Amino acid sequence: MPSPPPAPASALSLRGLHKRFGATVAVAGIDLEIPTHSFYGVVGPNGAGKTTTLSMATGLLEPDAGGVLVHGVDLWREPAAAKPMLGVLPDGLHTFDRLTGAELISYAGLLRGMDRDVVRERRDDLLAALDLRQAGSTLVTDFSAGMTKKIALACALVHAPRVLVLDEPFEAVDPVSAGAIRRILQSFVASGGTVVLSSHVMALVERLCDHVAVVGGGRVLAAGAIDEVRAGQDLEDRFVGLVGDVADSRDLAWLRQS
Ligand SMILES: Nc1ncnc2c1ncn2[C@@H]1O[C@H](COP(=O)(O)OP(=O)(O)OP(=O)(O)O)[C@@H](O)[C@H]1O
Repeated sequence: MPSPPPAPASALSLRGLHKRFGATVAVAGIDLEIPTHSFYGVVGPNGAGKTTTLSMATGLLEPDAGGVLVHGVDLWREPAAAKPMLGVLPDGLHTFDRLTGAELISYAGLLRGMDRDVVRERRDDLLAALDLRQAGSTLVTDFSAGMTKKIALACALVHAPRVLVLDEPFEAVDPVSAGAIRRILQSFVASGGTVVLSSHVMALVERLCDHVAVVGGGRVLAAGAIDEVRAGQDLEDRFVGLVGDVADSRDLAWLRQS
């Protein structure tokens, strides 16, 4: 049966995504409509399938089944049309770490076919906005984890995509830089862009996001406007209610110091 046409207001449509690694079913049928202009959080316990889902949603990992539409364009059938609309911060990024931070941003811009002068201007803006000016001349291999994350984010932003998909963008980032990133993302959404991010920090998702999906066991357990998903609780309690608490909370008596 042909799949229904995309909801016109969706920036990203995930349709029946499945992925298995050997005997492990990482994603067991995920459907999500990410509205244009939304700030969408994806949360779930470790191993829930968030990274696998976001990797399939951005063309980094081929699904076993299902499809992805970016503003109505089929990502896997028309990648050349769909991918320019995406800015991606992947998990555990492997990058060209013998380049300096500035070179890496320039490389990302030139790879997207941007004009050299525009790349230079945006690179300088991004280095300043993310407090990376000094890191601009440092090799990426010598970066801290947080600096690497910020440079990778700059690379995702340089071509001014319509949709940003960010896997744990605040992990390892200091509070001042996190504030700068928050402001950049909020102004991006306010100007009509769409952000999808995964995070383990419920307070951050509650503060930033207007929509949330709770993923567990490779499926969507709840999704929608954040107030609907919260259902009168705070997000952390709702999260634990949906995914369940640790089954075996045994007492580690041997760890006690007295
Ligand atoms: N390349 C891989 N090969 C084998 N198994 C994998 C691979 N990638 C993911 N998995 C498995 O798929 C499942 C989902 O992993 P995934 O990384 O998507 O979860 P996650 O929700 O992002 O977890 P976390 O919050 O810990 O980052 C896990 O059981 C994981 O072990």
